[in-house]
Amino acid sequence: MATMGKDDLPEMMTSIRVVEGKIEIVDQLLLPHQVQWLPINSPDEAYDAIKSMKIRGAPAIASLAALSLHSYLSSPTLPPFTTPDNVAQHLLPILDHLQSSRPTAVNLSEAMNRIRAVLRHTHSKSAESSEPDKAVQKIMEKVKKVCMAVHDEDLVRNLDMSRNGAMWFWMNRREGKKKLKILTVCNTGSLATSGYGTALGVITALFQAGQLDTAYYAQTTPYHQGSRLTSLELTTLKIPACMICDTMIGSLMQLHDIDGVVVGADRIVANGDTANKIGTYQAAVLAQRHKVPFMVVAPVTTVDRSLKTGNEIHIEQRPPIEATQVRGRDISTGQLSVVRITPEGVGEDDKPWNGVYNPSFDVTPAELISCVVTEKGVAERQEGENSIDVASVC
Ligand SMILES: CSC[C@H]1O[C@H](OP(=O)(O)O)[C@H](O)[C@@H]1O
Repeated sequence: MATMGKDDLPEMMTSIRVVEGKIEIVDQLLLPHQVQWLPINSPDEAYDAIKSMKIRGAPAIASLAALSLHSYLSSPTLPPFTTPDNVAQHLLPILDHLQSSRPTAVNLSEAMNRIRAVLRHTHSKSAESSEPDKAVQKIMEKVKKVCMAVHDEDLVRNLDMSRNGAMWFWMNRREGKKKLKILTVCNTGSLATSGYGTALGVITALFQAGQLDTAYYAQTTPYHQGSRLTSLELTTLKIPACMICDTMIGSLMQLHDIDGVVVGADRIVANGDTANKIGTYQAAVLAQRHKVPFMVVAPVTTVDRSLKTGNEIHIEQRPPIEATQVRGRDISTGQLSVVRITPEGVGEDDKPWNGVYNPSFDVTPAELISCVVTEKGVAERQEGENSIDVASVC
């Protein structure tokens, strides 16, 4: 498969942009009907955008958090620092706050930990500096460098992992298959990353190599990452696609000769168990039932080997109201609107008789996963094994 570089990228959506030093994100709550760029002027505004899912996607939220910190370190609102310790004491609570915005995706905490490590390392080396002003400038420059790296490194690794995943599907295709039918869930394209995507990057790489028949994608309620975002990205990429409701995955595999399922990840733990968008687990169960290869694709920064198994992963519960309403464009007026799809009272705190279960993620055990793909390579689950050696691709 041809090695694709940054120069031959297809036209694709963008989730974050930096214009003359100013950060802007596209408000993904309004897509696909409206492309509205929102300025992000502080780490607090970055927190709010991540928490409310104006921006989402494990790598993208890490990028925004890091970029907002980079911008803050150049802003006039920054207090004067007299020692490196002042810098660390001021920034550490901001890192904690950003990290608390969404708990399941490890990319965010991994990025914050990289910045903490710079603060600790530089502080210890310059604590007794005879020139504190220089030491302050040095620690701030190092932190800014790491912040930019978190954002900049994403695109190249997405190209690498996408090529790795596409090659695995092609090399392991069933005899006689000339083009592949691949299913994905949620949104893992350029709207969820700094570009090209992870699981959707694999689909894009197959298409660009002439090896894709059709990309099937699940609507992925209640946020509708599939209906609203993946549909927009596949249209932009001009990839032949077919949307299905989340309830149709079983029927699709039963009747439509699917060659593989490819999904992203929010956290992959030491044994290969993987947290990803709600609905991934049931897709994996159905894939095993129908002997369809099931691939998880994510950057190394999504792997958390500090956790041994998936039952240690904190699953974010989203507000009930997000499952009782749906966003869209009013067919008669053309206006954007949010409509309730349940009776009044469902999911409201003071009416516990009719609650809402709304976890944002679920955990797919490694025994249901055929392989984990990162920018470093492919870790296959060995026949009869219930775990995957994810360390081999970190
Ligand atoms: C490459 S994005 C990874 C991951 O993030 C998404 O979750 P959310 O839309 O809630 O941020 C989804 O689980 C993707 O697979």
